[in-house]
Amino acid sequence: MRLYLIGMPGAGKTTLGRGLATAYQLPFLDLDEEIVRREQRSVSEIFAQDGEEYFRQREADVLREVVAAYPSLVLATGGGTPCFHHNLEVLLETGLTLYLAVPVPELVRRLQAVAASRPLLAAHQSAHALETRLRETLAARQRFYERAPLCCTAPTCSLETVQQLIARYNALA
Ligand SMILES: Nc1ncnc2c1ncn2[C@@H]1O[C@H](COP(=O)(O)OP(=O)(O)O)[C@@H](O)[C@H]1O
Ligand SMILES: O=C(O)C1=C[C@@H](OP(=O)(O)O)[C@@H](O)[C@H](O)C1
Ligand SMILES: [Mg+2]
Repeated sequence: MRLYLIGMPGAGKTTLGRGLATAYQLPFLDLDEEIVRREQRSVSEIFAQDGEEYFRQREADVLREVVAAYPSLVLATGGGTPCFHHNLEVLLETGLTLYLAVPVPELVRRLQAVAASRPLLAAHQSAHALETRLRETLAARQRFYERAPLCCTAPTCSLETVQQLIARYNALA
């Protein structure tokens, strides 16, 4: 199976993705890490040097490459992945997509520590500014995220909660 994790920055896609891959004994890939490896520079550097549009094109290309190369894996996407270049259709058509719907105040708590290394959040580091920015971003992205067949709405989506969701989905499928 291909399992895709989508959701806002700080939702835990990378963290939970690793745990799920271990639990299901599947390869794990993080889309940002795959882009960074190919570009030999950080996501922040890509944004600063070539802009978001360039990043989104690389993201779309690398997503399709990864999907073609792995018939089964757990893939942590970037927060914006499903919202550009028809990437959501690729995800929906080639695997099981899980939306980690973590409430904004919890995202704020998690991201305050790491905002400086995340280009779309770097300019918004006070808790209030970060919250405003995240609410705006979520409002624009929700219609993409909510098309995922699986959604975890627990404030802290634990590995166990997510595994139960997937087991229930697979039993019904
Ligand atoms: N379930 C969780 N509970 C508490 N903190 C978490 C949880 N999942 C992730 N975090 C923390 O939140 C931050 C962002 O997690 P990360 O997995 O990088 O999210 P994403 O890839 O969705 O942006 C990290 O500091 C991580 O340790
Ligand atoms: O939300 C976004 O647009 C982005 C989220 C990041 O990934 P995470 O969601 O893993 O932080 C990364 O892809 C890039 O900085 C853009
Ligand atoms: Mg991540």
